[in-house]
Amino acid sequence: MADELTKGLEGVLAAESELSSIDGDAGRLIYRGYDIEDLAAEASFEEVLFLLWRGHLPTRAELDDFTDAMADERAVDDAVVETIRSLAAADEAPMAAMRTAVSMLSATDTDADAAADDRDAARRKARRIVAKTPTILAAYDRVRRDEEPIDPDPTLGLAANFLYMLTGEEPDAVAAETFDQALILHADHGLNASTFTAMVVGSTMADMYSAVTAGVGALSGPLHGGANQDVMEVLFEIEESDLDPREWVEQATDEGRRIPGFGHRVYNVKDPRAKILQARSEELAANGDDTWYEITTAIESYLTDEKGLVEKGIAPNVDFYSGSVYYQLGIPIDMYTPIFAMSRTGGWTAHVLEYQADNRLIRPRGRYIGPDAREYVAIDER
Ligand SMILES: CC(=O)SCCNC(=O)CCNC(=O)[C@H](O)C(C)(C)COP(=O)(O)OP(=O)(O)OC[C@H]1O[C@@H](n2cnc3c(N)ncnc32)[C@H](O)[C@@H]1OP(=O)(O)O
Ligand SMILES: O=C([O-])CC(=O)C(=O)O
Repeated sequence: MADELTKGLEGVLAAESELSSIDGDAGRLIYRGYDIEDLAAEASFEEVLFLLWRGHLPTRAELDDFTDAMADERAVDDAVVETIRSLAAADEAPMAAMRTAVSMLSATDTDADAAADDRDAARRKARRIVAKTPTILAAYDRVRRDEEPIDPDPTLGLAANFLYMLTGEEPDAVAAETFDQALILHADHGLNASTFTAMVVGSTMADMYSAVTAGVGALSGPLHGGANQDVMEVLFEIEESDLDPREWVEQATDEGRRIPGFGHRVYNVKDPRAKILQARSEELAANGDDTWYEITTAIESYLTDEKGLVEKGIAPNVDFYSGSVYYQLGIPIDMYTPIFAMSRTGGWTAHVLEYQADNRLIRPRGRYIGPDAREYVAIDER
């Protein structure tokens, strides 16, 4: 048995997967062989979900059936809405509210009692989770603004319907397409921390709700999905300071601050998803407010050209430009990470389904470095 310790499991191969692959030196990402640029430009989020879950791109008829089946599952039980109301009243963070509400969905799942190895039931649960998560998140945001939740509109695609449930207005084509693209870009990314978390839970043959709930928890951290909100907060901080963005970043990095949205365990170059989101951010800025786009590009050029971070393999990741895109779509900043999670439910569930098809319990070892052979001392003698 190898005794070498790999901190953070960096580079450790833990599973085989046909779902997505990252070339960290070339800055390339594929889902089942299809380039992320092509999928983002051509496909819809539903098409990508079908691809991840079923293994091939759907025909028109397959996609129509799939989209209808997804839309049929969007409603959530009244008890879930009541819980959302009490979480909002307690000022719970949206990611924490999502974690609780996703977990609660299992209570009314018609397959709740299915056997652990019932693969059809697991697939149905996956579909329900992905379909219902946007409803949960939109309801959460509305009730905390003292607005009533809006029922899903089955005639709209998942992305447009989410924006509709959030704002009460059907989004225009640019907003719907931009948001759909963002969902595609966030759907899957190899064995990232939250996907691995979901797989560890799935490997015990626990059910899909447990796996996804754990995934939400893992994604919420600032080293992972939580960074997109942190990026927007940095942009606000810069805007409110008297400093030019380059001076601000110089000062921040000199003080040893890490800039969120930069750096990645796998990419040594700019994340291909960041390039696509940057282009969307630029387009939105050209037709609206360019403040945020200008600040992000100034940060990137300072860190790249003057600080030389890219030479050290530290470049913008997916979280760097998503914030300014969502901001321009009018989405509240603490919803950015939940939106990431809403998309990633597709990837988490696809990986759990794939892993459970040829399951082996995930259980690594830790090297014990505590004291050896201590004698127990009775409590009154300590
Ligand atoms: C969707 C996603 O999860 S993408 C990642 C989102 N997270 C962020 O954007 C948060 C900021 N980034 C980071 O904290 C890291 O880059 C991580 C967590 C993403 C990757 O971490 P790791 O692979 O463990 O790299 P690690 O933390 O060891 O950093 C390696 C080196 O790069 C430096 N570095 C990494 N990220 C940054 C950053 N954002 N700004 C400045 N320096 C950085 C570290 O200081 C370290 O330098 P050193 O070797 O001189 O000490
Ligand atoms: O792959 C990772 O480690 C993090 C990431 O970019 C993602 O999950 O999308």
